[in-house]
Amino acid sequence: MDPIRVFQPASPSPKPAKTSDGGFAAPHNPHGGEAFHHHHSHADGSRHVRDHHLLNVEHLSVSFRMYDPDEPFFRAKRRLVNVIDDLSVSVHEGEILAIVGASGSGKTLLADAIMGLFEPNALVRGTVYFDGELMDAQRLAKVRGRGISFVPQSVANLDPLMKVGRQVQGFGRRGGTRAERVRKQRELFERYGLAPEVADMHPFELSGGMARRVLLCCALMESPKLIVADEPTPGLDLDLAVRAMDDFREFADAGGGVLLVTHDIELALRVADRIAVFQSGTVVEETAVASFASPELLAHPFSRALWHALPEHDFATVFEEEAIENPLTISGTEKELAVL
Ligand SMILES: Nc1ncnc2c1ncn2[C@@H]1O[C@H](COP(=O)(O)OP(=O)(O)OP(=O)(O)O)[C@@H](O)[C@H]1O
Ligand code: NI
Repeated sequence: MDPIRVFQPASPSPKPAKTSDGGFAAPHNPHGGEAFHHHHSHADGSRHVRDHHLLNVEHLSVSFRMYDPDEPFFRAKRRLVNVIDDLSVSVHEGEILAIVGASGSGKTLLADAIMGLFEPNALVRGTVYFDGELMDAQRLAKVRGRGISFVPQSVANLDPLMKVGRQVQGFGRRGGTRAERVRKQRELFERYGLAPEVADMHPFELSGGMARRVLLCCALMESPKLIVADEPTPGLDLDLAVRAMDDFREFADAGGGVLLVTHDIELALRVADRIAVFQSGTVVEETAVASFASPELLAHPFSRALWHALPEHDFATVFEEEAIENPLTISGTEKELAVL
């Protein structure tokens, strides 16, 4: 039986807390190293090892504790809102898995869960294996930046007080000398069209697209096995977005794995090996990129709607015809589970 683990932070924890050296600190761990609770003990002493996958996410569920905003606080009932529901995905060595889906469908929550970043009101269940090893919140925090690199969706993940050059260099600190890190940072800046003087700027001085490129450079500074990239391209010119995709492809071809969350299906189809179509917190279809050649090859109505929404296809009519559950709204993500 698969081990089921529950993560239940008891006190507020900032998402990616910044450290003074520009790396992300481990999240506050309210359970002093026991952030995950075993539901099952493994008396047989079985080692939790899986082969051939860099990343296995199995039966992931994420819920949030919420108060009903319409009730006065003394009567307010807490309830659980389930956002991710029994989700499983895997990334192999040498592979790019793209996650596409509507806004609010839980893509960022998946990325955050893999990175071991949890909101204080989140309740996370499920199993994550990285490189064959069963992970818990502490281990995920440990491999963050040392095995799994993260390109976060929010540029707020940059340290506002530190010059961006130093921040990027800080990400490579585990390997090489300072001079090598500086050289690599400069190479990456040049590759992504960031002028040398950008290194001396603070995040607030950057445009959105520049900040996103800096985040990308941070992830590429490291030598990870897996890159988790959450919307790495908005605000980038097409040629830079394509360059980022090419870099991911090159990284995967060298044996790495990439989990790429993106709104941009066209870009995803360009580089990914497989596409996982997300709707309302779960994968409704996982398929080879080749299936997106024609809607007949796609099994789920939402995947077909995405196909028709591609610029080279005529999307309007199909959305009307197949106006199933209006795929572009987030209704349906909030499944009320329980009144606490
Ligand atoms: N701390 C939280 N408490 C309650 N609900 C939350 C919390 N964090 C996220 N959510 C909800 O979870 C849902 C999924 O959010 P998520 O950011 O994962 O979506 P997404 O697919 O990444 O969307 P986008 O494409 O816009 O980035 C949203 O409805 C969001 O409001
Ligand atoms: Ni997101």
